[in-house]
Amino acid sequence: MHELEWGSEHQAIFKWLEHPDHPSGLICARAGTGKTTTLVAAYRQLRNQGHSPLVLTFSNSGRDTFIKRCRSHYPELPPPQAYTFDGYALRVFSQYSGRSRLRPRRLRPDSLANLIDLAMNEAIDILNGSLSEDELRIPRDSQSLAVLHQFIDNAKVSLSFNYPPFSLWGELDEEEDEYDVDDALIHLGLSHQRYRLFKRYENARERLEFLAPGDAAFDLLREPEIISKDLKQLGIQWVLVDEFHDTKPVHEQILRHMQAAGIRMLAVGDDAQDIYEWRGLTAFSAFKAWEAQSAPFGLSRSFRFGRPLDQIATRLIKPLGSPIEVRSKASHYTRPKLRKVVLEADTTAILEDWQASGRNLGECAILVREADASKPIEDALFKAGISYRMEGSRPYFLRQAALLCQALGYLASSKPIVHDSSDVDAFLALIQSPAWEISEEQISNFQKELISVDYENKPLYRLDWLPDAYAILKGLIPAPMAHLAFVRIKTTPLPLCLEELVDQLNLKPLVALSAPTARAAKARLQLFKTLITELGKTGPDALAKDWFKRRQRYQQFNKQRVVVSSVQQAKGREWVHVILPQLSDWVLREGADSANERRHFYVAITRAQEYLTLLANAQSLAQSPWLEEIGIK
Ligand SMILES: Nc1ncnc2c1ncn2[C@@H]1O[C@H](COP(=O)(O)OP(=O)(O)OP(=O)(O)O)[C@@H](O)[C@H]1O
Repeated sequence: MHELEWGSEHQAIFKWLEHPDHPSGLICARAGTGKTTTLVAAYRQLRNQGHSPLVLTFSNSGRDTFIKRCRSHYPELPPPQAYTFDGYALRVFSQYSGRSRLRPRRLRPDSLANLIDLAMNEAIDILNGSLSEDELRIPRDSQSLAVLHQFIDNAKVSLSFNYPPFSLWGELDEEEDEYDVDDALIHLGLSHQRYRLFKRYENARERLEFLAPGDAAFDLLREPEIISKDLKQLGIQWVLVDEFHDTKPVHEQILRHMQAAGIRMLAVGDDAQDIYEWRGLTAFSAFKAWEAQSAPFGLSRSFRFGRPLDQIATRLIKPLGSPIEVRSKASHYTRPKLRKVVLEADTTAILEDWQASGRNLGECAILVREADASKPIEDALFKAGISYRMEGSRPYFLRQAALLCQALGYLASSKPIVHDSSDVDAFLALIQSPAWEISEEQISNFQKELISVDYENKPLYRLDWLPDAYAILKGLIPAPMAHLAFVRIKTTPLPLCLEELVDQLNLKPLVALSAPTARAAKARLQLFKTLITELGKTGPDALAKDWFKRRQRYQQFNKQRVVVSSVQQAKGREWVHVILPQLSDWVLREGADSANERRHFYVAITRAQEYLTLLANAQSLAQSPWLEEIGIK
């Protein structure tokens, strides 16, 4: 572990911790400037001053990074009380209310009810306005809101992901492409008004989800008095907040309750790393909310990467409107290398060169725009025999889309063989499809039969029971479905009936609904489609064998493993060599969502310490004018 240097900017922060003149301090600084490291040092100082600060983060990986840094820089300190906002809320509940959650999530705290109702009622008004006179109006009550929420989820899937123009939303700018939308709507026989209505719903739903994702932090606001009770009990006077740019309104309310209880706060973040704009509350900025009442601090130099990456990052985020530049302090260079390739997913040659020069693959990370877009990369690595580790998600052949394919393959297979726990997971994934009409209770009974836990609470899978479970399932599903699944599939060539089977079993909504964003849902559906095609081509037995081999290889321990991660999961992390393949998955040009894309790209490129390699084909280069503008050639 290298020595830490403390300059005048750090000293100002440490001094303030001794004599705080405001209830809160805010450090807004760019990537790699040592925000987390400084927060860890602040933690140590406060402990030395006799406090036991509470540490709050937005993500699990943020919390883990804080704890790890603390342990490596200051091993003498006791482990910090560090939680995500949700984790903190759950702990408080179990401590003071004897339950892990509060009442149903649709009962909202008053402080947020207005915001949510505003969005939903607006949507109801638009819907009512669009109905003809003899149609029933939707009343403005909480039950209707719940029903509406459901409706929007269904509409979102059936409209946005199955049919154009909704399947093109990501690419369509409403103003510019009005004509295309109109054209497509006429073709589909849908009214333009319905499209607008649906879009409003979509916004309302995302807004609702952003505020009330059913998380524990949200529930905690219903009983704010237990927050102060907890802080008092633990003797906490300071709260340290990492990843402040990700702070949602819900978290912000929790911090306000803490402040009202007399707690001081030091928060760190980078407003250019706010990549959650899609959630609907674009206007919310935790920095803006706290700016006026907080002592402002800055850290102006990045320790992580060298020139010219700092200048490139500055040019990239300049149009976002914040005056803070990215400046490097590092003595080494970090010069991005653009490799023109035919296959954007093939990182093999780069990694082989890296290994040949005596370096460890564990120093490298491959970052993809969406986790569900990792399949081509994983395929290339598998083919080349290079070990990898997925960060923050499972490898593609263990994700829900693959599990569903696996279960379909199982149904179609002539000699079903149960391989391992993923077969159980595949079965459970399949029966959750709305088309099977299996009750929650039945699903949970299946779950209990198939998975129990040992004395250490580790899951025990009962593989021998799985064929019976399929037999029971046969008796549970509606007859036409049984016919489809168990008779037809055996008599029709697989590729011909697969698509139909997927539709009949309503599997697409199942896949799409679990995605957090429309963009992620598209990537997930694309993955599902690719896997279904593979299943049709390869056949269930061969595919099961291939995935089994992949699972075995993935589970083998190997120190030399390259990390594969989505940009979101890579936040707060760093690697000596970062590889950005598949530039065609990015939209590196001005357009509807360009600010969000700039932030994502900024997070991605600033994870590199010494080497940054980008892989692009001729087409994605032509479609990425930003690269040249910011100085990556
Ligand atoms: N005061 C310091 N002296 C020396 N090295 C430092 C110092 N502060 C941070 N570093 C090093 O710089 C790198 C980036 O630090 P850190 O992760 O804390 O930055 P950050 O601002 O939180 O980054 P990000 O915004 O990307 O999460 C780490 O390798 C860390 O060890």
